[in-house]
Amino acid sequence: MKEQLKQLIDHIQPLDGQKVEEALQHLDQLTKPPGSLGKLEQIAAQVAGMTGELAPSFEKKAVIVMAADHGVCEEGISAFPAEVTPQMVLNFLHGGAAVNVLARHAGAEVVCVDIGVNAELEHPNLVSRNVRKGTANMAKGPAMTEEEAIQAILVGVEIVDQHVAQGYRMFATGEMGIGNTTASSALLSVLTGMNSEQTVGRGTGIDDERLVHKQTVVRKAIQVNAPNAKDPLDVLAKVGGLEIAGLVGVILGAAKHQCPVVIDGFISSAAALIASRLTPLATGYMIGSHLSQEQGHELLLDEMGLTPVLQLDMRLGEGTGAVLTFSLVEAATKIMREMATFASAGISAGE
Ligand SMILES: Cc1cc2ncn([C@H]3O[C@H](COP(=O)(O)O)[C@@H](O)[C@H]3O)c2cc1C
Ligand SMILES: O=C(O)c1cccnc1
Repeated sequence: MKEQLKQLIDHIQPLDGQKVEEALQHLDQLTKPPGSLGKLEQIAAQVAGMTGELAPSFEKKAVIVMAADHGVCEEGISAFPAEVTPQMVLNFLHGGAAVNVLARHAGAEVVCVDIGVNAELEHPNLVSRNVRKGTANMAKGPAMTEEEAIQAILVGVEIVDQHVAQGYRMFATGEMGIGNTTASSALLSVLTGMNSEQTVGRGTGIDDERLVHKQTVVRKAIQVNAPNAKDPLDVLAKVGGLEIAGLVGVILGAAKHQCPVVIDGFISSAAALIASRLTPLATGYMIGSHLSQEQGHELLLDEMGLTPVLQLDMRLGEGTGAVLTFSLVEAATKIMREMATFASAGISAGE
């Protein structure tokens, strides 16, 4: 299984530098002062480099919402009980969650995956790929084995493979898992060496007292498991989560197929950091979406050099910020396709 992951990583290509250059030259010929469309221009050039097309269209796009439970919930680190994870999965399947609304707004599909929920879930639209019924409590031992982490990564890759085969060309990362900001903070701490006061935030909205406790739990999990910071799989298995592993797979899968993958908030960015440590080439296919209110998100984005395009004071996850960003990626490619050039419009170019 590790061999399969290695092969996948070897398949990921760098962005096509020539296409990026061509896109930048085209943008400078459009009827606007050079660079005046700001981040939209950067996105247009990056997407051209990913796809090898100057103005790709993304009629079919999907947010992959990976759901899983966390044994560390028994330490009391969330404002909500663990049962909310399966309850929210049903909400996704009934179309009533925030991500459903915003995905409809963006014209995107929501793909809901049970990759590690601690409940028996059945629904015709649920992608049932449960690797185990939630992680173990990382404050007492490893959250999962390395084999389980790899298995979950490969589930993410396979789901992207299947969607690419059906014509999907752009993906967003989404997740649901009560307790998953604790795992994400632990990942960030181990991979960057930052202490838990810097990496731990309020998640679903814990008070000051619980925040201090959550910092202690993260410190304890790192102490108990002693993950090897130079080995992203070891870190993911010991202090990560099944949905985070699944999203690592979604990101690597998108990169393999040269598709843009829009990264949501704090938890998705923790998955992105693991993916970028497995292969820095994956980072080229990531588009930052929004800056979450969750403490540590900016540190995570900086670590990967990702720039968020939205700042909406959101702190929800599910893929909500990422699906909103789909429209901006599509706007950027429409600029490439539809805007007149100085020559075609008979407008005088500047200096
Ligand atoms: C009703 C509800 C819907 C959510 N949708 C996403 N999250 C978000 O909150 C959780 C992480 O926060 P913590 O680590 O503090 O538990 C994740 O499930 C995340 O996706 C939700 C949380 C709740 C309560
Ligand atoms: O940024 C996120 O993804 C986030 C923040 C808080 C709680 N859940 C998710």
